[in-house]
Amino acid sequence: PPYTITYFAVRGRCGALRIMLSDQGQEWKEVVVSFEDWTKGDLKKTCVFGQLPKLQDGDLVLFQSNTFLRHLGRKHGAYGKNDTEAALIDMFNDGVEDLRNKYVKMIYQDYDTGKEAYIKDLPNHLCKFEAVLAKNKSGFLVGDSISFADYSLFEVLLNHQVLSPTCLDSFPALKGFVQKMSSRPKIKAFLNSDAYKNLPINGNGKQ
Ligand SMILES: N[C@@H](CCC(=O)N[C@@H](CS(=O)(=O)O)C(=O)NCC(=O)O)C(=O)O
Repeated sequence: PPYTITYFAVRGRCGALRIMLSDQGQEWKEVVVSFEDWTKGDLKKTCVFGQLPKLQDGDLVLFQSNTFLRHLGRKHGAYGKNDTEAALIDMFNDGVEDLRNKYVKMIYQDYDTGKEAYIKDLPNHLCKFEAVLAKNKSGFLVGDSISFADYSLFEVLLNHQVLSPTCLDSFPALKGFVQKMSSRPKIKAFLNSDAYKNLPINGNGKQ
């Protein structure tokens, strides 16, 4: 397969990517890096920003998880049907990134002391995506077909349902979106795979 993901043994910042690749019928190779090997520093020196994940697409070597999504969006027709839709897809993906960064900060920096407050504040962020999905009859964030931003929102919602299983209960559009995405045959199969289930969401074992 043309795609190779190099990353730690976590879903982390490749969660949405793997769901998107699966749904788009793509296969890929995984190169799993142990934290022990990573600390030796040799691989880190070869990474443009000194970090993983890395995505190879043939001879193209990319870093930055959202760059992967945009690249695949362009290649597989999941970036809107014109520049206007593409701009809106970028906007919502950036909004998902804001939520993801809040989640990652809580998970890695103040899970024990900050989890409850994070969950309490969560509706203030989820309501924004609820409003978007409630407005767009297609069931996707933008236009009438799936985009990379949908995969990113879907994956971040799955992670939040692990953190707080009831967090979508007062957001029917988000709940319906998760159900709709989860029932897409290739996504359903991937979410049921050992490859998916055997990876922890985050690198510190907290979820
Ligand atoms: N903006 C980058 C962030 C990548 C990043 O934070 N990588 C972490 C691992 S993870 O948080 O994505 O799991 C890393 O390489 N950490 C090791 C290091 O910085 O030496 C992206 O979106 O890909």
